[in-house]
Amino acid sequence: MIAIGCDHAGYPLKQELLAHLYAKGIAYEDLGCDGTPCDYPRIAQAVCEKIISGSCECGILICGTGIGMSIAANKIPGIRASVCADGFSTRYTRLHNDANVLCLGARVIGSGLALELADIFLETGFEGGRHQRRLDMITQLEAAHTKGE
Ligand SMILES: O=C(CO)[C@H](O)[C@H](O)[C@H](O)COP(=O)(O)O
Repeated sequence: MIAIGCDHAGYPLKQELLAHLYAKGIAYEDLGCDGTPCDYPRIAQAVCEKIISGSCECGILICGTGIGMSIAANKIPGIRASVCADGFSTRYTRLHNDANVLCLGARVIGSGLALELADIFLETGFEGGRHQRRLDMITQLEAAHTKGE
């Protein structure tokens, strides 16, 4: 199950992405928004909590640039969110970073590229090995800087 969310800037692209996933038979949960102007941190939180709870394996967040969504998502321990606008970065953020959230900028890239990046993200696995050691260090950083709320 893929958790999907957007703000108003990302809404048209999200609709295209949902149709794309549906056509491919990929199950998703749409966490909003409905196109009404909204604040992206709330949507980032809703999507990331689905991942942390284990009910969704990964997520895709869309805003104007993808940046606001990624900043918000990366505040949540266990989330590794990457803004991507090219295939190489998208592939390697799965292979090396085990990213669990892809952030897309609907005002930055066209929908054809965005859907291609979503496919790459969903089809690429984590390499593990030396990269797991580095992820473990990131987890330690999170633990050292989490205030226990
Ligand atoms: O937060 C953002 C920038 O990283 C997103 O792109 C938002 O979609 C954008 O800021 C929304 O802007 P708007 O003027 O409220 O449409």
